Amino acid sequence: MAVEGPKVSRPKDKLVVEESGEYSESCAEFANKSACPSIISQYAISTRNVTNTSLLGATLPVTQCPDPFMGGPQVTDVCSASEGSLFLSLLNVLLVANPYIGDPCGRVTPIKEPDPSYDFIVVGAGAAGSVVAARLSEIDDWNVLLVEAGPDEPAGAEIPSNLQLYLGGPLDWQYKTSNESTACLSQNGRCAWPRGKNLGGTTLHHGMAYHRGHPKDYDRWVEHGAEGWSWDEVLPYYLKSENNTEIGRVSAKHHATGGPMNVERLPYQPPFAWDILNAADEAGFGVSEDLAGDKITGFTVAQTISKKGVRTTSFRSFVQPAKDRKNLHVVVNALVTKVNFIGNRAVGVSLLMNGEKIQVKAKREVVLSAGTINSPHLLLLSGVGPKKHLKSKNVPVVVDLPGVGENLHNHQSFGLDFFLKEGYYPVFNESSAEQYIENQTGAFAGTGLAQVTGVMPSNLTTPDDPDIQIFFAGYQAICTPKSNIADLSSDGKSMAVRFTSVNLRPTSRGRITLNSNNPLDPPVIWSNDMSTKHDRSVVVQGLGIILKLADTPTMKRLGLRQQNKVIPQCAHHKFGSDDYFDCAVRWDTRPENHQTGSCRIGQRSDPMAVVDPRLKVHGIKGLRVADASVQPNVVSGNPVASVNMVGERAADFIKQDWGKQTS
Ligand SMILES: Cc1cc2nc3c(=O)[nH]c(=O)nc-3n(C[C@H](O)[C@H](O)[C@H](O)COP(=O)(O)OP(=O)(O)OC[C@H]3O[C@@H](n4cnc5c(N)ncnc54)[C@H](O)[C@@H]3O)c2cc1C
Repeated sequence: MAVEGPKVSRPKDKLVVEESGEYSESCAEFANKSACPSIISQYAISTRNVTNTSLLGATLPVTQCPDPFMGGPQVTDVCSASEGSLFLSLLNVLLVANPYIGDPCGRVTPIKEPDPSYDFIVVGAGAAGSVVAARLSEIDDWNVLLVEAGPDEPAGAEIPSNLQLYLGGPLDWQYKTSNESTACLSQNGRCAWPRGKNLGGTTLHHGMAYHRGHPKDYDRWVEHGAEGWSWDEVLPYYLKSENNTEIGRVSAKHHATGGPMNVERLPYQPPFAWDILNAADEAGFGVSEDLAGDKITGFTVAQTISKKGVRTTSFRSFVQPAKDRKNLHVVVNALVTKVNFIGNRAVGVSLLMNGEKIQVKAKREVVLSAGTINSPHLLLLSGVGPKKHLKSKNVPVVVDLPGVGENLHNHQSFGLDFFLKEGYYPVFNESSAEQYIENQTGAFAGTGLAQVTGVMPSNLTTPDDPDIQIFFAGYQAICTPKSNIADLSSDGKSMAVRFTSVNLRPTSRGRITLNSNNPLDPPVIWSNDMSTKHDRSVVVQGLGIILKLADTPTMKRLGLRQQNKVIPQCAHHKFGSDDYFDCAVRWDTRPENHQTGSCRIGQRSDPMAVVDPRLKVHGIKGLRVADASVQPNVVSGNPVASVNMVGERAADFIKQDWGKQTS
């Protein structure tokens, strides 16, 4: 039966969305017949008024394949209808079908059920796990299973400006810390810690900023017993992953081409991004072309992990190109509940899939890449952790390892919100959508001000070891979300922006423990953020940098005016004084999302070390951890590239230990 609605026709190799008509037959041409019902159902929402959108007339190239990926959540599931349901429906279809964005024919086909055994099982398809699985499957005579608890990546999340839009729903573990006495007090001592639960892990949701910290970070790792992890030893692994498309603007001395992960500057920055750099120059903070280059302090428009204006998750960068390898299986919506042991050797995992409990054997090794919260959680559930705690939760002890879940830390921050003289307008609009669909440029191809950043030293460090980062938010082309992630509020009259001061070297340490021995129960997360004077002081000094930026001729010309309200519990201090901020950072704490350290590297003689420098779990055979949790200290900058680097190193350690050549 024909369905009334906008017509999708196909002249030559393009789809064109026309104003009206019947589109059931054109739909048959779209990709294949099985794709049609879902396309029709997208359009069916919009049969009432089909004339009013600039997306009508948008064109897109067509690819054909037997089983195109069209999975959700769809844009219409995550955006409220305030931008118009017709517009959102059309946008969704055009995103899903676009080979550069939704890439419906380029996806990995997950297997329906894993084989009984594999050489290697990698748990978690995030920043590190994607790298480990892709690299191990380069060895033809090994077979590899990559297990992911969540589903494939929805098309809408590949738009850079949709950063964070899909958090708060089914693609988010939705963790919250508890019992904080020095952080998130305005939220009753519970900080929200979103984490991605999908192929790509948290790299489907993050800001994509490419940074590596700086050499002193790695000196500190070595001091903690991470022998072999000095800057000179890790740098080749950053370069191995990288395909930098801006060599020339950034230096070939620091960057590489030819790796699987594209690094670029996003095609779009709002003009205010450049105003910030002018202000930084006026304030004497300096501008750097590349904070991962020679000049590690100053302000910049950061490079991002993206390709021609489209997000590329670690899964998309590393695993998707390997999709035709017969020796790499990917399984989705499969929760690993436990590592299985015979004695102290890991021999496989138990997982929950389609309501069924399945056991899969690992002939060589299991690699946990489930992230800073879930890797220690899995170790504890499996009997690897502090003996007393495990016994108290009725978990049989395999190895007494007191460091599991300890040393948990994160970058911590506090934001100052401002209004500008510029009148308010929605950055998410139809012409931006149309431009993005056509050629992946315009406001959708940027992250607003999130791509602008500055790194500076506080007075507690030295200039070659900076410890403050300034982040920005605003001008993000994002729909009105159904979840409450958009917390930067406008008064509807003026544009609103946020400048955030981040402590890059937290000394506060928290921990992860079991709530119960039920793997479906989230762990207890206690961040203990902002518990040291040092940590608060670094954030407060960063706020001083922000206030200097705000006081520059450029910012005055733009009419920047602060909009933060006095926090009642801190009102006994003079508003804006250091004492006021020392109080305020505990109430309106903004945890960054750079959780690290809960399974840290260290020597066997160190009782709190969880893995050795080759990432093998102490006291266990056949089990490694490779993700952000192994880093002894979070790097002084955006961490994801450092997590990819851990994945690269893990794969090489494994290849070397099993007598294979490394590339
Ligand atoms: C909003 C936000 C913005 C960010 N912005 C940036 C940025 O701009 N730049 C930057 O460098 N960093 C950024 N980060 C941080 C960065 O994304 C993380 O540091 C990085 O993704 C951590 O990598 P990981 O491999 O340790 O974990 P993840 O990437 O989270 O991967 C872990 C994977 O394991 C899966 N998993 C967990 N448990 C199980 C289980 N039991 N069974 C099966 N699978 C499981 C998860 O579902 C997930 O897919 C941001 C983070 C957030 C949340």
